[in-house]
Amino acid sequence: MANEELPKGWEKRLSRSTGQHYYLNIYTKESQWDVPNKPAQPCDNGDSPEEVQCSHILVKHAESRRPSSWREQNITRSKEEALDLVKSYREQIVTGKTTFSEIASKYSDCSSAKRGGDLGPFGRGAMQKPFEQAAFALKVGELSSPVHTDSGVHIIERTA
Ligand SMILES: Cn1nc(-c2ccccc2)cc1C(=O)N[C@H](Cc1nc2ccccc2[nH]1)C(=O)O
Repeated sequence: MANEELPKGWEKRLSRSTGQHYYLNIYTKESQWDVPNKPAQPCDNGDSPEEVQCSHILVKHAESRRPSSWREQNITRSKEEALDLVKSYREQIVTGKTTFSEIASKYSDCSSAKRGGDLGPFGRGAMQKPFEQAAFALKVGELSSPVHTDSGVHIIERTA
């Protein structure tokens, strides 16, 4: 995808360590492996927010679109093992044993882990559909059940 087709500020770069292309926002210095999508058109119905802000914890598995992360070069756990991990993290959070941000920072396989899992605000069309549908169905402060996307298994917390 040429740079001119990317949302403002995003550039396609080549990772010297992995030889894979990644995307860098030259303004926010955010980087990600997935192609950043153009912001969604504002939704025209009153019963859904135009944007939500969410944090998430992602546990990747061997069938993930990119079974590698800042935590683990080659992720081999099964989808079932990833789901069990996500369920255990959710249980620790809802029982107050730990915080969402603590778990995300330590264990999330998404590069947003460095921000406690915070993805920032996003509109419809920005994220993979199962993630978007779960995120937009949450009330502020609510925690999702496990959500499966091509990236792996997520727990999502809506923060705004
Ligand atoms: C969508 N996104 N935003 C960030 C991000 C946001 C803010 C600060 C740093 C990174 C990283 C990503 C991303 O695609 N990360 C991927 C994993 C991933 N896949 C996702 C699918 C849906 C939502 C979040 C997701 N994160 C990766 O690191 O392999």
